[in-house]
Amino acid sequence: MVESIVVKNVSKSFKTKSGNVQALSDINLGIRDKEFVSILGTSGCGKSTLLRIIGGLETASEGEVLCHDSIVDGPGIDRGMVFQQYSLFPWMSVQKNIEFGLKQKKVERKKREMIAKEYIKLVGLKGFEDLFPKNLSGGMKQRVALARGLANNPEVLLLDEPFGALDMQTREVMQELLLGIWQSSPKTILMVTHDIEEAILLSNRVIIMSSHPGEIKEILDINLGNKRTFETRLTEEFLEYKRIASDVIRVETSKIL
Ligand SMILES: Nc1ncnc2c1ncn2[C@@H]1O[C@H](COP(=O)(O)OP(=O)(O)OP(=O)(O)O)[C@@H](O)[C@H]1O
Repeated sequence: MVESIVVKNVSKSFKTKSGNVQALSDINLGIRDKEFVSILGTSGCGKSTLLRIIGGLETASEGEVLCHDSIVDGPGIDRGMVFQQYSLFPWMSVQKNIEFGLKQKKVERKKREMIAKEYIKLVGLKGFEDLFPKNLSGGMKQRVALARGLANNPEVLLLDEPFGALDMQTREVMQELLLGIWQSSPKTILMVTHDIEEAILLSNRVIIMSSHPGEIKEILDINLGNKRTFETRLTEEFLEYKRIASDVIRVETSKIL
């Protein structure tokens, strides 16, 4: 099986005024090409740090990350990132923000305008193309960031709580949208989330981390097939996965509280 991302013996410690914080310890992980993997874990267990190291925004203290057999030593066009802080360009309209990566990839103007419009419609922002980030709500900014990540169509998409700022209804619609996009044109996706149901519904595998230091505690294979819909949440298999994941997370949370 071809692996898109390989994380080898990655540890990370941060130097702080009150000493070293060991955020990750000896993480080993292989993510297959076109696999959807989610990372769950209690707050502070190192999920975002791991994603940032894979994205090349942070360096590992030990170990290395390979993306398509090349060592990651910085951000790259092969890895699209959608992070909690939205990271939109404040001086660009919604349309221009979404077109940005396509422009970098030298997609010609007419085509990139068309692709951006398609994703603006998909995330429900039609009519808001010309607004600037300061005029958008948190949830709208998050949808722009998601549209931008998807429009770029990178080989690997790294998502850090991509729906965290959305209300429950919009969140569910966006989950279905992402599921539909992944089912129709699969790509490698690694997503950090706090939402157990979201992780199970969308993923082929769910990684559960333990904290202090962050380690991989459990990996669940989610065998729900590829024809998942919202209704899948109501099935017995789904509820069983939810029970297993909740139990592991509960034990981990009680250790740090
Ligand atoms: N730049 C930094 N400097 C110092 N410590 C950091 C830094 N970034 C993260 N940490 C620490 O590393 C640990 C892991 O943080 P991280 O943000 O990766 O956790 P997380 O699992 O994503 O948390 P959450 O779910 O709350 O977003 C925490 O103890 C955090 O305080």
